[in-house]
Amino acid sequence: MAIDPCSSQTLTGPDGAELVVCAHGGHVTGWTPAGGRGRLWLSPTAECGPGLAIRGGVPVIFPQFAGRGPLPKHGVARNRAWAVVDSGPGHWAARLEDDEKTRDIWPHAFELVLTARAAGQTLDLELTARNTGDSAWDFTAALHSYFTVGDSGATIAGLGGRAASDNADGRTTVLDEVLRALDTRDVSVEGATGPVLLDDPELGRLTVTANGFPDRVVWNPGPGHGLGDVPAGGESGFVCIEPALLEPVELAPGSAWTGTVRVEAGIR
Ligand SMILES: O=P(O)(O)OC[C@H]1O[C@H](O)[C@H](O)[C@@H](O)[C@@H]1O
Repeated sequence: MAIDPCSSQTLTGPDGAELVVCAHGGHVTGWTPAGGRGRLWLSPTAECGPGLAIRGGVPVIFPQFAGRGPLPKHGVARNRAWAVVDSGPGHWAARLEDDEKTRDIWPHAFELVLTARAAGQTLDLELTARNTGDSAWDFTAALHSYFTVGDSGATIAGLGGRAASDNADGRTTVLDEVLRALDTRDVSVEGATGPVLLDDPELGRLTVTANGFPDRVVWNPGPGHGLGDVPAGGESGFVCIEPALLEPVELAPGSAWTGTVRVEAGIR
């Protein structure tokens, strides 16, 4: 029997930590730490299906971040069906390989594997990209995480003093020590490898750390966003803190790259 790639599945670990996953896009659409509240935002009007990208959760961005290249925005991975290769209490993995349709867009052989694990207060994500072809290619990537914001006073720390370039107009500013999470913002911060803290008076702290993703993108579209799959006012329910690899990395035939992200709830 064919499995509907858009039916999401809830995988609860032995301690009650919960992952919600969807094979479409290799997408983690929900995460609840043990005994806590949901911390990934999913649009109530999210759409799922061939060619569509789910709004919310953790879209997998590969092999091109946003419009930084000739490919469709954010690449080829987020809007097609992946194969589930592992699924159990609190853990999940999915794989995407090139096929005729991806090669029409991006003429390369690849394998992507996304693994996700929720345990205790922690969500661990790992993305591996492998060159399964016989010529080198380069790529950029991100785990485009949408975090729930429960209070308009939520703030982001950990990027203070860093140069941030505006993704719309390229202008560079230096970030304040503490940013308001719900301010309209779309910036890339390169070489920001330290922890980023989302402090929410309602939901508590999230600490985002990553390896292999040297950059961070912070995005909130703000009111008047015009996004068809975010209801009016929906932008005040989330902020994206996106561990990213923005400078292209070349993969030789047979070689692989792995990036990991850890999100931890609670005070550190
Ligand atoms: O609307 P999407 O294609 O999902 O993109 C959503 C957003 O992704 C990233 O955060 C980019 O920096 C933004 O410029 C973009 O608007």
